[in-house]
Amino acid sequence: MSEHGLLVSAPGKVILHGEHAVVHGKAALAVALGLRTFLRLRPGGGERLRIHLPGVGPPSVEQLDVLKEFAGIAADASAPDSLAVLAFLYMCLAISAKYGDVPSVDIAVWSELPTGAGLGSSAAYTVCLAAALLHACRAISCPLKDGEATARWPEEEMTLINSWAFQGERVIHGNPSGVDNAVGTWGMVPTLRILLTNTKVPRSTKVLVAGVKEKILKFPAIMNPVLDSIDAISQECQSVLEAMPTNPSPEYYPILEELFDINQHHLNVIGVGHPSLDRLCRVTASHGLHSKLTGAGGGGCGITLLPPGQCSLLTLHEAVRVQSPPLAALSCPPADSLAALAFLLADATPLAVEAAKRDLCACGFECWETDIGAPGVTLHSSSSLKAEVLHALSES
Ligand SMILES: Nc1ncnc2c1ncn2[C@@H]1O[C@H](COP(=O)(O)OP(=O)(O)O)[C@@H](O)[C@H]1O
Ligand SMILES: C[C@@](O)(CCOP(=O)(O)O)CC(=O)O
Ligand SMILES: [Mg+2]
Repeated sequence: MSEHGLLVSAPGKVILHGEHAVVHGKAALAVALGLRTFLRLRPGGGERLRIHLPGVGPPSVEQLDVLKEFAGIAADASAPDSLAVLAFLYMCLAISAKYGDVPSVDIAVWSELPTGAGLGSSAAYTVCLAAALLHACRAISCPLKDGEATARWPEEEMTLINSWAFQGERVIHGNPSGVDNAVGTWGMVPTLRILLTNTKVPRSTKVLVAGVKEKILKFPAIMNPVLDSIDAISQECQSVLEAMPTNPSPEYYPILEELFDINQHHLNVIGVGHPSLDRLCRVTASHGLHSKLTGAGGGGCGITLLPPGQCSLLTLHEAVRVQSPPLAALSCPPADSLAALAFLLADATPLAVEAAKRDLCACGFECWETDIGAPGVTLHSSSSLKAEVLHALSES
């Protein structure tokens, strides 16, 4: 362990399709995001906390109640710090009980991810915790060799990290599907360009997931077909994504766009929409772009599909408006007109995206174009981390 201690990171995620439905056994399509949570673990002082739990396995309500009482957390607490402390306590004690004591440690966590916005910050946190705690009690190896910047664990150790991260998610979420911790652990390959918009409306995954369950119990004959339809959307989207690399034909994008629109309506039907998300979709639609909420909904983040080098008629209008000379004034022979049009088409998306971003920011939202596809849980040497991250970890 370096003077900075053990340094671990895990990515957030974006769900393209299947949020909520995945909790009820349906498919979901999720990709890792280029925004990460970082954790630093250092040996602690002499004082330590030691509790024996009667058994190890999924946290029971009784175990959580005991832990809450121990940590002075109210029984119905849902504040971020309470849930984070509870997940840490549970994981620390259960991992100690199973693999031998986690030594006295000092842990700092810092994240590039907004918390509670649908980007899987809870799972990125529990994945980092699982990796660090398992490492501290030597249940997994230290794959980082001298002189290496980063390293990842072998497959069977990642499986262990994933399973403990899932237990941590259970403490934070109540009834997680496991998709977020899987993406945080394994990472996912890049697929699409997206615009990510945070409405900044706070919400709790736990409350939203419970609300969907209540609706399904109340109206099973109405809600179950909606979940089946979301499942079919995920399958359809997956086939399109699989077909695209071998045949990068422009007609695929309208299908992906339409799937976004249909799913967004479904998510409203199951009760996880929000006026801020409706607004986000309307604003991007006015620029020919298609959006849906991502994650638990009820506020938080939306994603907008960015088709490379394509544009819809609306977008073309916009390009024509801002180009100089305007398209209407072009008086060139047909071949040149086509070349001019091709130029406009190729350039139209960035223009539409810039205009959409401007309008989204005017609504008080925060948005950024981001890479999707990122490595899963990773061990870092201190020299491989940006000074900003090291500084944030030493401040926390
Ligand atoms: N960096 C972090 N440090 C500590 N706890 C965190 C961190 N990120 C997330 N959490 C925990 O996860 C909870 C948010 O989880 P959730 O409601 O599922 O939203 P999200 O979409 O961000 O995963 C927070 O209330 C907090 O308990
Ligand atoms: C709504 C759900 O499908 C995703 C929740 O993601 P997030 O916590 O909002 O990032 C719940 C789950 O899969 O556990
Ligand atoms: Mg979460």
